[in-house]
Amino acid sequence: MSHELKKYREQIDSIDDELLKLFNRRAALAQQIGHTKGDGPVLRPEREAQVLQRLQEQNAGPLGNAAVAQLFTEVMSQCRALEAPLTIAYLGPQGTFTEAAALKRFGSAIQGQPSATIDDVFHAVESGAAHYGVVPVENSTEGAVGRTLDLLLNSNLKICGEVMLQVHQCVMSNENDLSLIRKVYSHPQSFGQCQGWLNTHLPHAERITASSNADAARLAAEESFAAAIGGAQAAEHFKLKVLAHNIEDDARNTTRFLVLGNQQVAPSGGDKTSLVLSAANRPGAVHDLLVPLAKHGVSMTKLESRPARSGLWEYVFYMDIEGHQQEARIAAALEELKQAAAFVKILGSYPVAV
Ligand SMILES: O=C(O)C(=O)C[C@]1(C(=O)O)C=C[C@@H](O)C=C1
Repeated sequence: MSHELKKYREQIDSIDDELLKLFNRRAALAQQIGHTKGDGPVLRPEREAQVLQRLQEQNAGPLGNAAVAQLFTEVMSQCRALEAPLTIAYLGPQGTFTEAAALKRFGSAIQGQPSATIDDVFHAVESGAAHYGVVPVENSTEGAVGRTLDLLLNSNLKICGEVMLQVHQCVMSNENDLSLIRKVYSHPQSFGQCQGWLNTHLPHAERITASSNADAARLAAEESFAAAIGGAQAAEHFKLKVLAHNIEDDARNTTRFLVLGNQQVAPSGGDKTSLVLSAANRPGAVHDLLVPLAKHGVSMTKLESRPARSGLWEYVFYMDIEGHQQEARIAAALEELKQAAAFVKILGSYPVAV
């Protein structure tokens, strides 16, 4: 070993010693905080968002802000687990993008509970079998996940957070070569995100729908001449070879996930509020829904309509606005919105994804 290398490694060792002491001091403080919480929830999404926000502002590099967020999410995950372990239900099985989103948000010190369907995730949290649930809600290429929106309409759960995950799809198989592939398994959302690539590179392969990307990988792993489309984590889980990386038609392909729970999250200073509402059946009613927002200077970041399932050609609107329902300006706009709309349900206020 060169003298220089030895010297640097000694410095790293002494920094690691300091970090270890500091991590343990931090963990002991979290334990103390845990004792003060009594029956209250251990997870405080607003505080976690503020911790990450503050550190990213302080960050002088060379670590990037995404790396800082990932490191400190894991630090908080380990500290939180000392207060009480959290059970997180997610749209499974293991190896799905939803599992990756749950780990991105909560870190690794959780009890993950894969659920077969989006309905099952809602049910796991509603029944108390899980503390929180993670479900996909929209994709930048394929649009809304209708089942999640429909369930939010009638559930008592609150949205406690959101996770943005850049979704990179790959083709995985037992085979070594794309030219051998006769069948491709995947979830309809993933087929939609990779249509262009499939039309060019596997135009003659039969496309077979699976209930999740991870299930597609499982099916492909059991056969010859078959492939699956999904995340690299699914290929790893089912020991498949990746024949092509990043096959999504749009390189920015991102899925937004929601964290569901039973908690009203306090303001963090950088929040969003989600609501679902319907317009009265009269001329100008949809316009009237937007007036309170404009009047109070509230920005709308999303508007999506869905069939109301209560009558033919009746719709509900899913809206995301900037700000927290406890802020005076937002509270005033929401109050006026309630007067203007036929129906309003606030789904939750929560920190914007870090
Ligand atoms: O500040 C708290 O309430 C803590 O419990 C500490 C801590 C952390 O590790 O920073 C852990 C869990 C909470 O979700 C928020 C923050």
